[in-house]
Order: sequence, then structure tokens, then C-alpha cells
Amino acid sequence: MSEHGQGATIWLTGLPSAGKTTIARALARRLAEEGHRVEVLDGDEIREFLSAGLGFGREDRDTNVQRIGFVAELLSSHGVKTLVPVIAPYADSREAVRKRHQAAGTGYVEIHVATPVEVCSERDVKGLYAKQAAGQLTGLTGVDDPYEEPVEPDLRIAAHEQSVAESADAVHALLAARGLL
Ligand SMILES: Nc1ncnc2c1ncn2[C@@H]1O[C@H](COP(=O)(O)OS(=O)(=O)O)[C@@H](OP(=O)(O)O)[C@H]1O
Ligand SMILES: Nc1ncnc2c1ncn2[C@@H]1O[C@H](COP(=O)(O)OP(=O)(O)O)[C@@H](O)[C@H]1O
Repeated sequence: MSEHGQGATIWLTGLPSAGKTTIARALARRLAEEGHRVEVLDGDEIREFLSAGLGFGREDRDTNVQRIGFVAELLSSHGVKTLVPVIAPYADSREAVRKRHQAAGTGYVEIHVATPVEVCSERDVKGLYAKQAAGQLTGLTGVDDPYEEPVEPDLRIAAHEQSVAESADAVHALLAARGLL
């Protein structure tokens, strides 16, 4: 274990505009203040570089998620708390990432940011729901593309029913309970 504590991957899965990135950044701030080494692998940033050229069909999403899982495990195995606010809509793809971590003996938790699609589409941070409704975009997760809800996530957050700080605190408490801090 490094002097900054144990590494672990914290994957936040959920629909676009569910609050994955906002909660991840709040938790990242808290963990950094506590002296942990932290990285956030944000879906949008990864798609600019590591996954440049990939689209939103099933195969490309799976490739994207496996690449991110690979990098996350590497970082986490070196003592970093790696926060991953990435949709990851397919259960088998998420399971493969969990197995990669298990095989390496690296901590891993899956958080379902379970904001209902009605709330997400009202927030519509990037205007994707409006575009889909206007017929300018197809294949939007949770609307006309699948989102396979985690059946047994390590934690499910009703993120629309509590504050960002409360959600971040809930994940923090889970990490403490699992001995991952
Ligand atoms: N068709 C479609 N479906 C879903 N999401 C879309 C789409 N087109 C663009 N976007 C935006 O892409 C952002 C990153 O997606 P991810 O890499 O997290 O998705 S995936 O796990 O590969 O499915 C994702 O970011 P978040 O809103 O932060 O979830 C979306 O804003
Ligand atoms: N209780 C809440 N929890 C998380 N996000 C919230 C909450 N209430 C409002 N929001 C807002 O919802 C939006 C969620 O966007 P974002 O975090 O980018 O979602 P995602 O990464 O899942 O696409 C942000 O603008 C955030 O400020």
C-alpha cells in the first residue's frame, strides 16, 4: 500500500445527466483534501484522446469501457483512487471490468447513479435529450438505446433525492466500510 492509502476504482454508471461527473468531482475533492491520490477518468475527456474515433454503437461502447477499465485498474493498482463517471450501459461489459480488477486483486466498487430518465432529460446538460426528441440524434442511452441497470451494484444512489454532498458522502462511507480508504 502507498503512503496515500489503498488504490481502488470507483465506477459511477448511469444515464446522461444523471449526476455521475458532478458526484465524482465532489468526491474527488474530498478524497484529495484527505491526502489520497485521485484521478477522474471522465467519459468525455477519454473520448477526445484514448477513445478518439469511437462512436456509440454497442461494439464501440464496449471497447471504450474496456479501455477505461484497463487504465483504471493500472492507476488503482498504484495506489490511486480512480473515479470513473462513465455510462457503461452494458452489464457484461461492466462485469468484465470488475473481473479484471478481481483478478489483479485491485479494489473495485460499482455505483449506480439512479436518476430517472425524466429528471435527466429535464436537466439535459449537453442538450442530447432535446436533440434526440427533435430527431437530430439517435441511439441516446436510456431513450432509444439500451441501459442495462445494474442488478446488484455495490451502491445505488437516488441522486435526484439528495444533495451532491450527500451522494459523495454515501460513496465515501462505502469505501470506508470496504476498507478501501
Ligand atoms: N448517443 C449517445 N448516448 C449516450 N451518450 C452520448 C451519446 N452521444 C453523446 N453522448 C455523450 O457522450 C458522453 C460520454 O459517453 P461515455 O463514454 O460515458 O459512454 S459509454 O460508456 O461509452 O456508453 C456522455 O457523457 P455523460 O453525459 O457525462 O454521461 C454523453 O454526454
Ligand atoms: N442532487 C444532484 N446530484 C447530482 N447532480 C445534480 C443534482 N441536482 C442537480 N444536479 C445537476 O445535474 C447535472 C448533472 O450533470 P453531470 O454531472 O454532468 O451528469 P453526467 O456526468 O451523469 O452526465 C449537473 O448540472 C448538476 O449540477
